[in-house]
Amino acid sequence: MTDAESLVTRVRDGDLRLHELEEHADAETAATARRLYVEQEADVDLSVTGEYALDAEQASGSAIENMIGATQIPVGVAGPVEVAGGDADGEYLLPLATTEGALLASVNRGLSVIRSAGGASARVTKEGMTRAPVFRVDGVVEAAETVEWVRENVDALREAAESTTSHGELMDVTPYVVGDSVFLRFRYDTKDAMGMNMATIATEEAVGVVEAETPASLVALSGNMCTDKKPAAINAVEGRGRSVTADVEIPGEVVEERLHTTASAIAEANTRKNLVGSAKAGSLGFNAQAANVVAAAFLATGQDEAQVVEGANAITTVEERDGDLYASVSLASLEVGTVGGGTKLSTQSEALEVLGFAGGGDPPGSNARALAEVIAVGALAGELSLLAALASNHLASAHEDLGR
Ligand SMILES: CC(C)(COP(=O)([O-])OP(=O)([O-])OC[C@H]1O[C@@H](n2cnc3c(N)ncnc32)[C@H](O)[C@@H]1OP(=O)([O-])[O-])[C@@H](O)C(=O)NCCC(=O)NCCSC(=O)C[C@@](C)(O)CC(=O)[O-]
Ligand SMILES: NC(=O)C1=CN([C@@H]2O[C@H](COP(=O)(O)OP(=O)(O)OC[C@H]3O[C@@H](n4cnc5c(N)ncnc54)[C@H](OP(=O)(O)O)[C@@H]3O)[C@@H](O)[C@H]2O)C=CC1
Repeated sequence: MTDAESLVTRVRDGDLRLHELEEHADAETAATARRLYVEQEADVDLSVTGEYALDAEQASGSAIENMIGATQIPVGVAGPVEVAGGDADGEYLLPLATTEGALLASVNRGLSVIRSAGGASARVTKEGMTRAPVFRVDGVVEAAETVEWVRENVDALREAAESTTSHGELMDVTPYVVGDSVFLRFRYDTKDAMGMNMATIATEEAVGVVEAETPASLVALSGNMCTDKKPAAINAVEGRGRSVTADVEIPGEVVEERLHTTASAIAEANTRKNLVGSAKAGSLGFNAQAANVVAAAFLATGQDEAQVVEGANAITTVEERDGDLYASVSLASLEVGTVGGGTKLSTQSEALEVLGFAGGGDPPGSNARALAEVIAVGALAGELSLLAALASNHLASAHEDLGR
């Protein structure tokens, strides 16, 4: 009997729980045992799930529990494209992981058009990761007392919060009152980390000070005004993570030759679809497919995939300028990091190396901002290519050819 088989026997005997195997074997053996157990329980063959190259020890230590193997998503590359950013500066290849045929081709076409136009500009215009606990008070009088204390004592909150991190910096605390609930939206400069663990741990420390000095009692460390992983107007308006914009001006002849349509047809498609259509639908995303590029870049580079919800909070603008095409995409809340979370895993870290942004930047924060800028240019490429396909009525045929 192998080690893995004997672990399965102990699980079946009730001697061990399925999530306790790492306490009795190395992570790879534990994953093998669990896979064996699931194969027997569900009467399936998981041999491909069991073929993976990542380090099980590293993955099960920080990225997954009850690991049985790895799901593989094909990864491709789009570009190169020239990006003139605040932090990104040069020619980049963008790794994208997806199962949607035609997506990579579309982004690749958009990037090649941007390249023919001399590249895109991009800037992070605001940054800060937020965590907003909710407190209970008796009523409006205590709520006002709490808000006033917070406004006058941000330095005390900063001292407490920053005692938990050597990188994070508390930028501000914004109070919101609803009846007998007080929300405090803490915003941090998290440097090269996406920062959700960092902000949560720091905020817990600051909450202790709030509870000691005011009548407020903590109800929940996250009160949903953060807002993490839910569609929310506060992120679209105030930003979260990195607020980033990319734009480009493309000569009319390049539009006609490479995108098979005209600047005015793309501008009209953008206005009627992305602006009027999105307004009529009550959408938070005034764009065509920002989520596609954000999700594929997130999967490739080890970002938290659930934060595609905020990443899709984007507005695309297009206008004709004397026959040429001006286009921009502004992503209000792109939550990315180059350290921490899934960025450590081997394939994800390799993808960051392709971009040249793996690990901490010099100065700290510059790698994460550069990643945001390149993803924004990728999103701009996806917008241009899809809008052009719609304007020239090529969407259905493209997906017939590449996506089925
Ligand atoms: C499919 C294309 C690109 C063809 O476009 P085309 O212009 O006929 O292609 P082409 O063969 O002339 O090649 C042009 C360039 O496209 C790229 N390209 C071309 N083929 C490949 C390939 N196999 N692999 C990699 N790159 C490829 C490549 O950059 C190439 O340049 P080159 O390097 O040859 O000089 C175009 O028709 C297109 O982009 N269509 C739009 C498809 C799209 O955007 N799909 C996204 C998903 S739609 C969705 O999920 C969201 C939606 C639609 O529901 C949202 C909404 O409601 O709006
Ligand atoms: N806790 C929660 O509520 C939530 C957690 N998550 C998960 O949180 C994880 C991401 O959290 P995050 O805080 O980014 O990552 P980690 O928890 O992995 O922490 C990253 C740490 O890296 C250290 N670090 C080293 N170099 C740098 C640098 N140059 N810039 C910034 N930090 C650096 C910092 O340590 P130090 O602070 O000591 O300086 C930082 O706290 C993901 O796995 C995500 O899925 C997602 C949503 C909610």
